[in-house]
Amino acid sequence: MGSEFPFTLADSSLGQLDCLVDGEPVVAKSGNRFEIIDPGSGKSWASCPDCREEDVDAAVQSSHRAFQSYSKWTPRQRAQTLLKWHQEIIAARDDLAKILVHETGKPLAEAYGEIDYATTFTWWFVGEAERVQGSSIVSAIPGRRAVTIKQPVGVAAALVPWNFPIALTLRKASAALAAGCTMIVKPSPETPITALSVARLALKAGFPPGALNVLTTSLEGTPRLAEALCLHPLVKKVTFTGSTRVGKIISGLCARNLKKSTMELGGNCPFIIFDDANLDQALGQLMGLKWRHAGQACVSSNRVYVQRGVYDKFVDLVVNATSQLKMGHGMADGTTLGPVTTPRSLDRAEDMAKDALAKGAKLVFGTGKRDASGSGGYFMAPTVLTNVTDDMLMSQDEIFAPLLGFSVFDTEEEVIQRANNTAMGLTSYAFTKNVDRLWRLFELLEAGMVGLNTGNNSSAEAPFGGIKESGSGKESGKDVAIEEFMITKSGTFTIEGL
Ligand SMILES: O=CCCC(=O)O
Repeated sequence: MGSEFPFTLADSSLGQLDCLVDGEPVVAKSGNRFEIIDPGSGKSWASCPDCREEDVDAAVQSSHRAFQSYSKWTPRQRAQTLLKWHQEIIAARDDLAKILVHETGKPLAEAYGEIDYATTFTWWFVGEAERVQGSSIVSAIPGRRAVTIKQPVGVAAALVPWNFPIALTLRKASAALAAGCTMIVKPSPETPITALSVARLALKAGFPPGALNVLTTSLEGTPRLAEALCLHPLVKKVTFTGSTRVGKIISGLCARNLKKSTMELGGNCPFIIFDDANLDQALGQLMGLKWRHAGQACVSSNRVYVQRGVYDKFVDLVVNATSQLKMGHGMADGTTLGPVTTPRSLDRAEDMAKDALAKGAKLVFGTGKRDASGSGGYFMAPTVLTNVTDDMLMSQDEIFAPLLGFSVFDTEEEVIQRANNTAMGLTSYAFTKNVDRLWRLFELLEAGMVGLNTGNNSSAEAPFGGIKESGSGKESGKDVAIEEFMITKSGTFTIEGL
């Protein structure tokens, strides 16, 4: 470990910071480690093994061995063990929340919120494990019948991002384990400890050694480790959440061997408010969505379009509510806006604000610049811009920072065209009390998910995933998510006497 843990853990086993392979703590073959930085202070507080491609084979072989027995467990055994895991995670909620704050920077209340969201996935896949079904088919050919069965695909690799590290580890791993797959998780370099913690709890819950392995690596090691996992012949499925740029690389690596993959990629999500919307409702939803984790969610509202009749009023409401946010370290009392997780996000946000201001946007709150108070943390005060146009960088790319811009629109037709005018298609949001318009928007907005009078449409029970360059495949939801980890096999029988 680098420096001392800055907090005490009720379960000291969660302070074991080596990789987890075959149920054992494992270090990198090189012996190297990398530092974990608290984004709220900019200081290192722990370290993890800096694995490279030479560390991959042992982890995959372990997961492959585990798969031989685990895939034969009955669905009920899997469901019961998932339930035990779910309970272990809930019991460790306080420890996990503190780790999350120190890895991601998010405020403590949001960390608890993420854990509660995360355990909706363990809970959901307890149920899904026993609901996998094939089908029977009467053939067009006399005396012939066909059936389909679903089988776990094999060892899966999960490449998990740093913005919701517990929720997204659990969304991927619960589906894989429910399906009968084993999994190797490669967490982001910023957030390895949450993944290690939940994997240790999986072992405690009764999953066999190797069912859930974790390999950690630094930012420099990430491309090589990810590539080795994607290309290993015994890895049969890759699930990735991250940027569209990296998703295209991962998808290309999987395509080389025609490997199954799920891609949850970037968004550029429009948030549309019509004149007839309930503005208090829209305000509450926008505040929750935009400032959650300092704007660092793929589903965050990236472009906010407000109809001309309520534009000034709505901007005022948002500026007033934003002025009540309290920026600070995630563990400090009353903090409602934490730092961003990486200094790269600050560079990007500053570039976007500068570009927007140069092209005519107006600064109505904040500075558009990183915090200069010298705290050492990666802070940027919430910034609100008006007069934002579609040619600005912040309208074209994912912002991933506490920077919010407003654009005005006049007609439904215009806003649908502008909302869809992007390569991305993750989620869109629209607020109106006109029920016909609501349905039209649902059908016409090009996105894998649409929030109608809500800014929160992520849930375990609904399929999560984008279209266009926002990805392919679904995580969560009935049938579709577990099927991402299964193959469908058909058997055809000739039956004499029929
Ligand atoms: O940032 C990506 C995932 C966030 C969510 O599950 O709502």
